[in-house]
Amino acid sequence: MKTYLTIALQAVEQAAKICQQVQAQLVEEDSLTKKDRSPVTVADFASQAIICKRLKEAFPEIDIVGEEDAQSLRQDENREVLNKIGQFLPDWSVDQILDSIDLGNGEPGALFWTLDPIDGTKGFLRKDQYAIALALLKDGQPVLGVLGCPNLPFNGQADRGTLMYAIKGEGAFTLPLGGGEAKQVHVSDNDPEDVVRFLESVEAGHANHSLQGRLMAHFGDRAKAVRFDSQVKYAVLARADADVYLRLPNSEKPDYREKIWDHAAGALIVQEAGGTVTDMFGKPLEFNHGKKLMANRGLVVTNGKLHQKIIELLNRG
Ligand SMILES: Nc1ncnc2c1ncn2[C@@H]1O[C@H](COP(=O)(O)OS(=O)(=O)O)[C@@H](OP(=O)(O)O)[C@H]1O
Ligand SMILES: [Mg+2]
Ligand SMILES: [Mg+2]
Ligand SMILES: [Mg+2]
Repeated sequence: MKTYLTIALQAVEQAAKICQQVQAQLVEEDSLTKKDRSPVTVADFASQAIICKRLKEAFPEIDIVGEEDAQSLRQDENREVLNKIGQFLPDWSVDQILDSIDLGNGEPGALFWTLDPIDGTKGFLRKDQYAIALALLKDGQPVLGVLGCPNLPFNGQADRGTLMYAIKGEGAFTLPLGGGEAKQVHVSDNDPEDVVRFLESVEAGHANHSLQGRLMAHFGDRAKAVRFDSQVKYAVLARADADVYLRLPNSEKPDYREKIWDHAAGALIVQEAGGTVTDMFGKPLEFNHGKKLMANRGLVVTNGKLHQKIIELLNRG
């Protein structure tokens, strides 16, 4: 597992650097709108290209299931975006860029990587929080997870981003992006009688803020809301800066199923930091139903001590 970890950390570090460069000089033309009307940027594509290339060089036999693909970039009308990606990958040919992005078109199997090259693209566009999320899944469960969080200060140092990783059964660790000593992280110790810090999506369309609001009301003044984009929420909870992360289905999209790359890395990191991750009914997440969490609805992520209480409150009808 150590070899997987070393390569995964290097790949995420490399991608994080490019994402930071793109974000520093981001212009409107750097993004496209996908079929589902969500945005994708030069940085999402460059990040996926770099990480897929690195993983495939090291582990040619392991499929990669990535969020993005190069189909839109192969169309003439998007040539500008493709050229822009090339500016950030100066030694790469156009075909190398396109083909490396498409290395992420693998299928979920007994052992595969899942990659979200930028999770929280809307946060990235706002120059706010986003994460590069990579996980290795074996027999339907994440066994290695890495989260690169370029805009999440490490130890309060605003100029240093945060890297977090976990190996199943071995704990969760954090270090600064750019290198440094890895330290183990643990979730908070807060119980239902303490202050409860709730994490929620910035994008109202990705969650059900009104249901969450009703649940928080149960805790009165002790409930605090904290909003972050992306899987940064998992990293924040794993290092005890928050206690609960709820992702409840939105009434506008009641049938929405979560994508595996939006949760695999973060869920393992929180679990290895001592927390609990289930769906809104208390059922463990099942990552062996293709690219979506088809057997689960909504998500409840807690420090463990709060889990039962939250599930009870959500399901009391
Ligand atoms: N309707 C709906 N419900 C739930 N989730 C959705 C929905 N639509 C999109 N997405 C996914 O949300 C991912 C971003 O996660 P967050 O909502 O936590 O971040 S953010 O506040 O929106 O930035 C985002 O991931 P990225 O596309 O990688 O940014 C989407 O996969
Ligand atoms: Mg997306
Ligand atoms: Mg995502
Ligand atoms: Mg994404």
